[in-house]
Amino acid sequence: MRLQRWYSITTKNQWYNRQSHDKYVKLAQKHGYRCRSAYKLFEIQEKFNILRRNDTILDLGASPGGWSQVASKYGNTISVDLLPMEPIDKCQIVTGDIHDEEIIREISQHNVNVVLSDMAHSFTGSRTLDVARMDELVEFAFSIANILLKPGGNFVAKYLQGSGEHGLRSMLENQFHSVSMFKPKACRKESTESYFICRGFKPINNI
Ligand SMILES: C[S@@+](CC[C@H](N)C(=O)[O-])C[C@H]1O[C@@H](n2cnc3c(N)ncnc32)[C@H](O)[C@@H]1O
Repeated sequence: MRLQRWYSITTKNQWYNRQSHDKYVKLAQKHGYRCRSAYKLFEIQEKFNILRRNDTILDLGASPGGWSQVASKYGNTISVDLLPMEPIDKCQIVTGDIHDEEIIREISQHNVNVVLSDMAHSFTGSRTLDVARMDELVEFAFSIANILLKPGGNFVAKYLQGSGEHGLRSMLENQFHSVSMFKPKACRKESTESYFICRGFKPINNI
């Protein structure tokens, strides 16, 4: 019990220490973004220009809302997450699991230009399980994109490096003009997260 308490104090201290020295945490606080991950989307946007003025954007795994804050600068955004989220201007917030039929029905009313997925589960500690769950989220986000994206639309999805990314990439290449894999500098160095950046949706084999 004492050891557990010591461990949780140590990890909390490490967390505070890391947060207070992190360049992107400081930038987010300074510029009013809810979390440092907003800077991942800024980097993706700067390099790949996936968001355009007046786009309709679906943001999956949106809470606490950093990506939605960035996306809603371009156009109306539908933000879905298991967790609740504080309101954002030009953002429709949908709270629930993306696998839930009611949630799918609600978001299916929209035809969108861009689907973003920064969805991630809490890590379990088992690399095999974490990778499998993450791959499933990428595939599920892609199946949603396949239904809702307008021709020519763009799709961004987080995946874990060292997973089934090459299989996932082949699947995506069938339906987009270009697919890149990109790890923004704002991702933590020790993290294996990275992003598929898929541009130019070709709605051929609708699934
Ligand atoms: C890394 S956070 C997203 C951070 C967000 N992009 C931002 O900038 O604030 C990952 C999110 O994915 C959400 N998530 C995971 N599985 C989900 C699911 N099945 N349906 C909806 N959201 C999910 C989690 O609740 C979590 O808030």
